[in-house]
Amino acid sequence: MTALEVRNLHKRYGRHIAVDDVSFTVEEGEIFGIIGPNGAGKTTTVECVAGLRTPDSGSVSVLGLDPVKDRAEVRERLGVQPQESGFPDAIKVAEALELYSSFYRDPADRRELLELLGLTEKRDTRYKALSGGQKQRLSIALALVGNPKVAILDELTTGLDPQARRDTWTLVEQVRDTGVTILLVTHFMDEAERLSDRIAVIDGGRVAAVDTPAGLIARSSAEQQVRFRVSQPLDRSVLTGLPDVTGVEITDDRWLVTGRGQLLSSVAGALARAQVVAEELRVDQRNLDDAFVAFTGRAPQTPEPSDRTVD
Ligand SMILES: Nc1ncnc2c1ncn2[C@@H]1O[C@H](COP(=O)(O)OP(=O)(O)OP(=O)(O)O)[C@@H](O)[C@H]1O
Repeated sequence: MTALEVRNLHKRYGRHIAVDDVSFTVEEGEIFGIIGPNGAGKTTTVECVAGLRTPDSGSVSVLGLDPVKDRAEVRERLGVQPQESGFPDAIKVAEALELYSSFYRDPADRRELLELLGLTEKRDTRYKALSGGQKQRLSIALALVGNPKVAILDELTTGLDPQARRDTWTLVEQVRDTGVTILLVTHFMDEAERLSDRIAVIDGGRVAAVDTPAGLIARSSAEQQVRFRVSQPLDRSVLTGLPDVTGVEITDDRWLVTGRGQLLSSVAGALARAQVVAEELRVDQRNLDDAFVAFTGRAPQTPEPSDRTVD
């Protein structure tokens, strides 16, 4: 079943067009990533989904409801991470959860939520004494305290150390496994690739592509590269004649072979037939960074950790 449907969404701020015809659908139980350059319109799009902004035109449906017209109902079913700057330093973890759960008709079991988020031992700790990772987990808990069917997570792991990021990813997968549909806005390509079932690339207020991470990578470039060294002479025609090979560059004893299809096995087979041993053989895997560049013409930028809490 469709959890979210965004159709021909337009939103401008004064003369500036922030969202210029964005459409996508998210199926129930999916983690749907949104990536794109700074200022692409990602946050404006999810704010329209959350009912925090009113679209100029187009439609948004959250579980069949209109976030503006059915605001009260959508609030019950959709969880949004609160901005961390909104918390008083002295509030304790359990108090914050209690306060937020009072906003909802059918809140989640707070004890279970603390357990799921690994915050049980921190329930009496004041907000200011939490590490960056714990603050982030609390903000996820607060997004989930209303028992939502859909949760919006925006810049989930900015400022966290590598271990805290990985722990947060595992947590998000656990939340998804409880049946929550997740809309994930991120600047981190590794995060989008690891977590998302599908991803929308937004650029200049428009959807440049929607696909699975593997689909985006495959669509962005069919080319692969194989690098190796050879310890004995090898005629380049051994490789240039292969059907999958589109280019061969040789620098001293280092070879760089570009191509598509079954490039690695073609090259390995040709080398074996020529009785040449390849050393330091390496295949350059394309990843979501390459897809981002291909679809937006820019390299992904990660936010400065200095403006967020660091663990
Ligand atoms: N309240 C506002 N008033 C005026 N312009 C705004 C406002 N909010 C966003 N914008 C502009 O609209 C455009 C889209 O902003 P938005 O925050 O949606 O992009 P984003 O993709 O989330 O960017 P980032 O990755 O930098 O967070 C940007 O050019 C931004 O400067």
